[in-house]
Amino acid sequence: MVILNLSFVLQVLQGYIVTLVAWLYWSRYVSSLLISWGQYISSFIKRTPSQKPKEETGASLKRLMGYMQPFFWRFVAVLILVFLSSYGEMAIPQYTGRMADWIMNEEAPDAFTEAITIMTLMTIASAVLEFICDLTYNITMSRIHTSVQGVVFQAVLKQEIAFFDATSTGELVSRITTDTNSVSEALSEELSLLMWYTARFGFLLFYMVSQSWKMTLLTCMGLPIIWVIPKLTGRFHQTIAVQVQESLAKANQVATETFSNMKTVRSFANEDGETEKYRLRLEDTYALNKKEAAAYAASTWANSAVMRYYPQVKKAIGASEKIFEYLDRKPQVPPDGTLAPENLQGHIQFKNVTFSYNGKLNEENLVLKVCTNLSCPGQITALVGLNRSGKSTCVKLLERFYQPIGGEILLDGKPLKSYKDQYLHDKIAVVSQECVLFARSVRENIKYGYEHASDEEMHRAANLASAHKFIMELPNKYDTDAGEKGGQVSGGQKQRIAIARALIRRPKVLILDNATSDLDTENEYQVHQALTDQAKDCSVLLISNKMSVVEKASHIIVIDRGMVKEEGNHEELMNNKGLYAGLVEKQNKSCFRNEEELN
Ligand SMILES: Nc1ncnc2c1ncn2[C@@H]1O[C@H](COP(=O)(O)OP(=O)(O)OP(=O)(O)O)[C@@H](O)[C@H]1O
Repeated sequence: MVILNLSFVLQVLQGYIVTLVAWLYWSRYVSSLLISWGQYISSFIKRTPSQKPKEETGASLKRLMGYMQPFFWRFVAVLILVFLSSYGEMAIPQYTGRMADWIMNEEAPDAFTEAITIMTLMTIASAVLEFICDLTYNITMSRIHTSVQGVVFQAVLKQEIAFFDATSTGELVSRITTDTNSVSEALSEELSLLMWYTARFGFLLFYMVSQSWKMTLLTCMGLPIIWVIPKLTGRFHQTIAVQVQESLAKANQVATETFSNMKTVRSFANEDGETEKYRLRLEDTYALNKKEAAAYAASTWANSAVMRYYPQVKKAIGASEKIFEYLDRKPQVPPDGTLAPENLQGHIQFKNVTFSYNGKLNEENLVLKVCTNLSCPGQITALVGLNRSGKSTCVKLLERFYQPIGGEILLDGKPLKSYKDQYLHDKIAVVSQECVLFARSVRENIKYGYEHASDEEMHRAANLASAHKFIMELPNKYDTDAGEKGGQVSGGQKQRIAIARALIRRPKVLILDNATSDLDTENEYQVHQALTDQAKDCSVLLISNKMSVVEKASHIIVIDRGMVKEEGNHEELMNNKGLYAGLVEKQNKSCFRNEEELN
């Protein structure tokens, strides 16, 4: 009798414990889920249009959603799977209840087996559906991520050259990599949360109310308190995320700049200096990260793990605003022209062209004030002058990197801006002193932007540039890797490859801006000989600091502080005894001195 009574008491006690644990679990889970869902939905509904940051968040989110439209049907399939899986998940507590019934009431042994079987089947089915759903969802999201990244990259490439002058490479790389990653994650999580929370909330509420509306009410009572903290931390995260992105971009800038100028860093033995600079930038990021970590810890502490996504999503949407800055930025370039004549002579005229880099035309800021014929078909025209006199600026205007502020540049008598951009860059080829090669094969470098060219055309261009011979001696000939920034070949070889890259497109205007400065006398002579032959078919504009190179030009323009001071051929200018004669004399003297020193 005593044993029977003891067994009965134990069973009742067990029943109470199971019920209590189930209630605690149920209540914690339900409240966190309810809060998450409530917050998520309210973040959509409660947006006050007068508050700018919220408006921006909404707009960013709306635009992000735009990238998902092409995948509409895939999302429908995912949604169905989410509903089925949530149904299975939310039904489990009901069967946990049936197990408790069995413990309380041993007369119904079938209830236990039935509950366990259904629970097992539902758990497996729910897990399988969740797996398929996550797989489909993540693949789709990766696709969207790639397309967002591509769009941002394209938007950046379309910007005018002045934008690249003002924006650091590190910042650009950061936007395209780190920021797009954050945005894609935000996009992914926002939608995932919306689907899962809505589905789970729906089924959960249904089960809860069907069990007991009073318990439902009790469970919901704790909501307002824990509602506030993640909301505040979420807002803080959003602000700090922007600062973190900016600080990371600055650190990236130091790294990119250091690696791309490694030789300069080494030759000044400034590795420690750069390391310190990078460390200081990282310190700034670290300080911001600490604040971010505090906000994260507060939100995690305030609620269960389900809640942690909310501030993160807010943070990532903050990052997306930076990306949209680029996407929305209208490039300051005039609309593309329409002219693409079959026959181009290559006659370039600067008609009262004025230009300054900052848009101001006062004497202090003015860089160019030029009125002259810059190139004539079948001729080599040389542009000479002291450093900073504006020679390279003329070239940049010809390439349409910048727009003249006043006057007009004419190509074959028609405004330069009326030509198609692609056409113009095909017809005007520029080789500059700092010619950049890509970390690709020599073949790819020569055919850069002109991939359809045949190997014969490539060989012809390389021969003209005196490059074919040395390329054939490279380990893999034309397939040899030129290395990062052309680091696997010498300066002179790099210039010859760059000249071949310009010549392959048979340009009508060939501009050589100190392009042979790294060549030895023998190679320079060969290249110039080839260019003189080439000049029969096009106009060549030669910028060089070597007077021995310049003197062979049919026409020489002397430029000083942005203005044309003298024009003519070598003899005429020497007879003038002006600026040009002075430059030649200075160079002769320094050559003579060098020879004497050598002797
Ligand atoms: N991107 C730029 N932004 C602002 N100012 C610039 C920029 N590029 C050149 N300048 C300025 O414009 C002026 C003319 O420079 P430019 O490079 O055209 O001279 P250059 O005659 O080619 O000189 P060098 O012989 O040294 O190459 C200089 O004062 C230079 O500092």
